Amino acid sequence: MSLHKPEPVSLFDTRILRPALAASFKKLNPVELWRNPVMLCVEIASVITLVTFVMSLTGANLEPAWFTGLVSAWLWLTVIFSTFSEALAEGRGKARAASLRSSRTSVTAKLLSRPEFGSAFTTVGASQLRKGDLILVEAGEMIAGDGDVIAGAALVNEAAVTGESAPVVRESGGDRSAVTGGTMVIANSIIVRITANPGETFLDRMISLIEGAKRRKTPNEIALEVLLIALTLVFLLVCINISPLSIYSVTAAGQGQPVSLTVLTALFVCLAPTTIAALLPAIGIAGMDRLFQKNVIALSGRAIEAAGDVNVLLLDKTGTITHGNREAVAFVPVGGHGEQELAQAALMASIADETPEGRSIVALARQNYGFVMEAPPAGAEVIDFSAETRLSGINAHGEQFRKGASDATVAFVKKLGGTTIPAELAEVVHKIARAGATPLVVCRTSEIIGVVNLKDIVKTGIQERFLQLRSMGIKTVMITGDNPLTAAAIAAEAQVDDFLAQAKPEDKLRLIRENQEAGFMVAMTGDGTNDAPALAQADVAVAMNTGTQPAREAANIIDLDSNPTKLLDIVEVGKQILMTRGNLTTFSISNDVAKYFAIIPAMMISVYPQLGALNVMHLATPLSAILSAVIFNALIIPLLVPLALRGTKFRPMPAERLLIHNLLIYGAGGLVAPFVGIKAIDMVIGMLV
Ligand SMILES: Nc1ncnc2c1ncn2[C@@H]1O[C@H](COP(=O)(O)OP(=O)(O)OP(=O)(O)O)[C@@H](O)[C@H]1O
Ligand SMILES: [K+]
Ligand SMILES: [Mg+2]
Repeated sequence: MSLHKPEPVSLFDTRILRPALAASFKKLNPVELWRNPVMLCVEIASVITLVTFVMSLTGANLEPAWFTGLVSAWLWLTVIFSTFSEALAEGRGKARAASLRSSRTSVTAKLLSRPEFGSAFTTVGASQLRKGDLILVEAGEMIAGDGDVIAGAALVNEAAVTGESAPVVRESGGDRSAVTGGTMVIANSIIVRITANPGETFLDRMISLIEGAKRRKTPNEIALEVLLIALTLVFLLVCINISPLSIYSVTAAGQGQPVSLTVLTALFVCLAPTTIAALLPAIGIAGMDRLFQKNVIALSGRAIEAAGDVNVLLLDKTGTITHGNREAVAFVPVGGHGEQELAQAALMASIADETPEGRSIVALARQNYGFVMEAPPAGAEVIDFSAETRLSGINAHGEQFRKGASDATVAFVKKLGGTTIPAELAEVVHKIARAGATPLVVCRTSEIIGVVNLKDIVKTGIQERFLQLRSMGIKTVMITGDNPLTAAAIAAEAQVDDFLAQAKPEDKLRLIRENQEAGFMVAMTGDGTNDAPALAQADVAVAMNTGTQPAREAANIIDLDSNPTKLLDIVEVGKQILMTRGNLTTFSISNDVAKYFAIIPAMMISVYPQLGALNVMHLATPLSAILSAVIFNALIIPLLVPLALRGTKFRPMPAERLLIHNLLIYGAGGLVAPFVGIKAIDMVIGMLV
């Protein structure tokens, strides 16, 4: 197991190039090439010209063998350049997948009979673990499978998955309960409930995703491909019709020769949109790879492309905008109660609460107030926290101990007949909330005892990133279950555009639906179980890797670094993929104009010498003109591979200006480049032949 960040490998490293070269020949198999119909047509053209070459050698074809041979060779190269670019785009991912796979050593697990520390266990192999099994993982041991921590808290080194060696806390109850198989516990012990069968774990999914085994074409790719196939068919029909036309012309003019099969095939390949078709698979794969290098795992290419069009970004507060380890820092009593009394009531309300909030309250009561209680009193009834009730606690000693959101606790007390709400409560709650902390009000049955101050910290550097998002026209909205005052304070500090407070899971879902109905593309980042429904609804759903299993399952993108501003990178790559495709399509199609001028006069000049006037490029001979066009058509593919793999440079400017800018560069460039290129190649051929 490598516990260091894998060094970034250049795409043009020999460790990537060599296997890619081998893979590019394997991809010539028509069964595989079928996925790229335009290139399959070019392969068929290569076979046809190979036949005319053999016929030239045996004298069955009158064209010189050097000509048919070279045309065939360059057509084969055209296909290989395409398969090579795809293999190259896959290369870096394949290399990392291989290293992930080799690092998966056979691990054993301590299978528990009961979900308690100290209960008996049997040692089993990781491959025997099934969903629902409970395992004990102690310091120094590797976690044998994906799961949720159901008891305890531990420091976990996740370098095997994230490449980041700084350990992270994984604990039961809160939004940081998910653990990944193959990561290492380095301190304390946890009990994990296994959530994935062998072969279906996150690491397995990650490996097959990076290897491209599960890659599906995105709707955008399919739409573009339909267009490319249509264009190819049109040119195929044009070329097929030229043959009888030329035979007729020869008869009518009484001179010249009909256009040969080799020339027709060459013309077809030159006119077909081969440049974009050759690079199309590489563009998408390379985009996913660029994100992967930034530790973002996209479960679908569609999600990345949707990110390129996002208008609204919704972010969960705790754990996404803030660090999320809300920690109790003070007990503030109200209504004449003492601090010690409040600490005891808060301790009772939290002793069975496995959330980070609950645990930190227990810790504060023990450390600063001398309590030693370890477990709930015998016979106590535990009331777990839920996002719906926003309360938690226990019923014990004939009293109902609760803590929760201010309004929820006040409502609870009133329901039990409590009539005196301490006058200073509102002021204390407001003061804590205005500072961006979360106030939890504590009660003992119908009596309010005081307030717990839960502090949380906004992640550093988040403001500049939100500013950047704004300049790209993306609105940021924070959604939280917390009270409006805390929400407002955090929203102001993080500088989000808007916020929604006291949001229950269904409110988050509704906000997304409303935005989608208004025609917006919505992205959401979250980590909690209560975020899962909203994540499932969002167009782009980014889950923090530290988040809960339901959140990670509902998402279509997972950020291994758990950094909400990663969305910026995701948007950038999404835009780049869309732009690169558009630009190369423009370039590919505008290329055709020059190819007409190169090939048509050369093809027909023996029949109509007047066509010589069209030979504006003054190419040496008809054969050299056709060959030059074929060579240019092939060479342009490797020349554009770096652009396809790195993506068009991203400029944050309004969409229309960007479109005009790109049309000018790639449209005009596509017009001029082949005139220059074909002329240059023709001159070289002239010197050699
Ligand atoms: N363990 C707990 N016991 C009692 N009340 C809690 C507990 N944890 C949170 N609360 C209260 O419930 C409210 C909602 O918490 P929750 O964690 O569901 O928020 P959320 O919807 O996930 O939003 P965010 O994570 O963005 O803050 C909190 O603001 C707090 O007042
Ligand atoms: K072409
Ligand atoms: Mg949350």
